Amino acid sequence: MIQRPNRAGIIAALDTQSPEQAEAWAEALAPHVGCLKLGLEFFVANGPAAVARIAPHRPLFLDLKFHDIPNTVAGAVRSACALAPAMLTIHAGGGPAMVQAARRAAEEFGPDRPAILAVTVLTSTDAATLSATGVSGGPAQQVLRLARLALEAGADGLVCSPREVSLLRDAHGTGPLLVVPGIRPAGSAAGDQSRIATPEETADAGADWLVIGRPITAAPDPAAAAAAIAASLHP
Ligand SMILES: O=C(O)c1cc(=O)[nH]c(=O)n1[C@@H]1O[C@H](COP(=O)(O)O)[C@@H](O)[C@H]1O
Repeated sequence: MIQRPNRAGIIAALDTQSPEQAEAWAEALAPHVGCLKLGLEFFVANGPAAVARIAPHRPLFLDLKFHDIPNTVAGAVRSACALAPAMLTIHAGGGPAMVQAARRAAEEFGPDRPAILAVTVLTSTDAATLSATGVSGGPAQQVLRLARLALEAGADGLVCSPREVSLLRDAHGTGPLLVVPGIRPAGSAAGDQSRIATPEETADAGADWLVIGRPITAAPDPAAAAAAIAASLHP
């Protein structure tokens, strides 16, 4: 299983349809980040074979956010494990049996299996959006509820926003891997993200990994942007 960084490490989100672009980013960013994330945009466009082009550069986070019946998720996890990612995502909202099925399927791949990360409440979701889905009590309460469910069912870690990191550390200690998107260096555009904070704030709160996409990939010089964020975390 992937090593936990000393202070928050950077995961660069390579959100693109283009395998050439993803590979160019992977090459340029590898010296500055600990992990590379491929998500639905890349995977749906290019399929599993293209994942192999990115894998040599850095450990891979395969972010396909599985959410289905337990048997289907177990099968999807097996298929994903064949690509040897370091981490993969499922939705905690799929419930305990689904999370358990994902963990068991991953365990078939032995000690080098990927970490199973349960996505709690998406970082783009604000209180009003959450309430529109029928969930009362606000994002923090729902993150805590889903985190407990997922960890009890065998998730190795959680995906949450910067706003819930210290709450989760208080509730669950240092055990779970906390992987945190919604990272915005001061002055960068929030875009569709709602629950955000800076890299330094998120690292100070106790995140293990910071997932950063557009603040790096949309910068005029992505490698320089990643280097600057890394320097701000490890001055
Ligand atoms: O699972 C994720 O990685 C994820 C969960 C979440 O709640 N919010 C979230 O933004 N992400 C991913 O993190 C990345 C954030 O990208 P930027 O908003 O461009 O920094 C995207 O690839 C999202 O798919």
